[in-house]
Amino acid sequence: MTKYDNYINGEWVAGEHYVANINPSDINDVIGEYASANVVQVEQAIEAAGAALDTWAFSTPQERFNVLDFIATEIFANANALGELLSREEGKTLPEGKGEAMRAGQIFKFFAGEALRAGGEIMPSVRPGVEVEITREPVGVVGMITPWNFPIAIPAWKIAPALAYGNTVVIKPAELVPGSVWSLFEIMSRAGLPAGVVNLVMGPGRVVGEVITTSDKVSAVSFTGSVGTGHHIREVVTGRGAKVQLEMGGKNPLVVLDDADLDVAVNCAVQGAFYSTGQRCTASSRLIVTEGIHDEFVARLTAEVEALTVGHALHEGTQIGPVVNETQLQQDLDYVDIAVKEGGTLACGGSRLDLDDKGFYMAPALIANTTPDMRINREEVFGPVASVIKVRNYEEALQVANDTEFGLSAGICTTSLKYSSHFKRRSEAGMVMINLPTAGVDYHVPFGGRKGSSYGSREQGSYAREFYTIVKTAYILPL
Ligand SMILES: NC(=O)C1=CN([C@@H]2O[C@H](COP(=O)(O)OP(=O)(O)OC[C@H]3O[C@@H](n4cnc5c(N)ncnc54)[C@H](OP(=O)(O)O)[C@@H]3O)[C@@H](O)[C@H]2O)C=CC1
Ligand SMILES: O=C(O)CCC(=O)C(=O)O
Repeated sequence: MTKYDNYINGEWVAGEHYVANINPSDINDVIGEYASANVVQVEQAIEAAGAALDTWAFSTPQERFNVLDFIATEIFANANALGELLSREEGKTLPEGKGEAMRAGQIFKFFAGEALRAGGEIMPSVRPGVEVEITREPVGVVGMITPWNFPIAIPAWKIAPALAYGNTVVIKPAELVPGSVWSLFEIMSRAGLPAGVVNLVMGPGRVVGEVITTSDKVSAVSFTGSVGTGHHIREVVTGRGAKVQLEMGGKNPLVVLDDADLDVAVNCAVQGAFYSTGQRCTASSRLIVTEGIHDEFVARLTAEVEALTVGHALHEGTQIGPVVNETQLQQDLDYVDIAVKEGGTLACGGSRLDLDDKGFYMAPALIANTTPDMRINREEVFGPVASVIKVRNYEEALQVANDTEFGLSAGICTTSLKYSSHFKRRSEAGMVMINLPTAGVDYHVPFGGRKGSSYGSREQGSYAREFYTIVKTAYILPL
């Protein structure tokens, strides 16, 4: 079995022990054994990132561009292999895996350009003859803790801006999916980066993640994952006065109004709720439907969901891959049970599927006749499970859509300019989609939520600069 090491200070470093990376589509398929870093190794990675900071922070925009552009080009050249590995370790379908690999390449391309565009401002002073210059400097060593559901895109949208703005990096990917980040590091190891600028430390969150979170040599931590872990990280990192950025859960509403184009609405619901096995923080988990279209919408959606092909992520024709692991599958099944016990009606799916391949398969579940106070409508499930809430009119739909502790993405299907414009302004979400699925975002614009979904400044696009830089104001009296 091939062993994959950590990358610390420009060297591949053996782990204290190795953990098997298992394919959720077929648990007999072991992808490889990935090194688990110990505490000392994580500290060494942080030291190396600190030592490399001066070199990288003062590198030229051209040097940063060259590195980021090289990484992007290599990702594009290897997108098929990267996509296949991603689908094999995470379970999203092959087109989704390849699409995510391409997205990582596009992110690096975008930030290659950003490295050249990162300028400052000159302002006149209120004092005669004085000039004020406002520039942005790198924040320092950035620690990154990433989840399993986007094994290459999320690391890419944290690493690429960090490098573009002159920071150094220590990243810990989710233990469930180390392969995609390892392959990204294989590319980065050939990109001409000085030793120590990027460091990969794989292993469990409670060991590796804790060292990154608590180290006073890490100036900023960017995290994506669950609400509980996010809050813990926020407390520790803000407690020691460092910067923190969190992307956490969602309970994203998709509102369907009577005047919606039914084909568009059903397609938005299928894609938003069930593609990528529903394992997206932007998934449309609450379908809020006005009474005039409700029955037809539920009937059409049920038929579409029942027709979805669930299977091995790498097999042609699969539309819904497996759930990522046994624990997550059990959580998804438990939520279906809870919803039914609380009075919901199971319109389709909701059970474990025993396919020829031994994986974590589940029939996508649609639960009708739910009410906003049920647990299924308040807690993030993170699987192929969506619920329907019937409402009287637009006003009630908007109120129910906003009635959540989360605020990541929100969608509306309507042909009315009046309602779509009103929803766009009044939705308490960071991202609003009109006649589009709540999931699936562009790579060059800000990404993030409100309320309990996010903390700190936005990720992605040029808005990422806010997190990865510190502002310096210089006053100059030319003599
Ligand atoms: N918003 C999103 O995109 C995501 C949301 N989730 C939600 O979270 C639920 C649980 O998923 P799970 O994978 O356990 O999410 P976690 O929040 O536990 O994991 C996210 C990352 O944090 C790491 N981590 C865990 N504990 C700590 C810690 N004490 N200190 C620092 N880092 C830590 C994990 O490491 P490791 O797992 O390797 O131990 C992983 O790299 C899902 O059901 C879903 O609801 C999950 C993934 C993504
Ligand atoms: O919907 C998307 O494209 C991104 C979703 C995401 O970032 C997540 O689920 O963590």
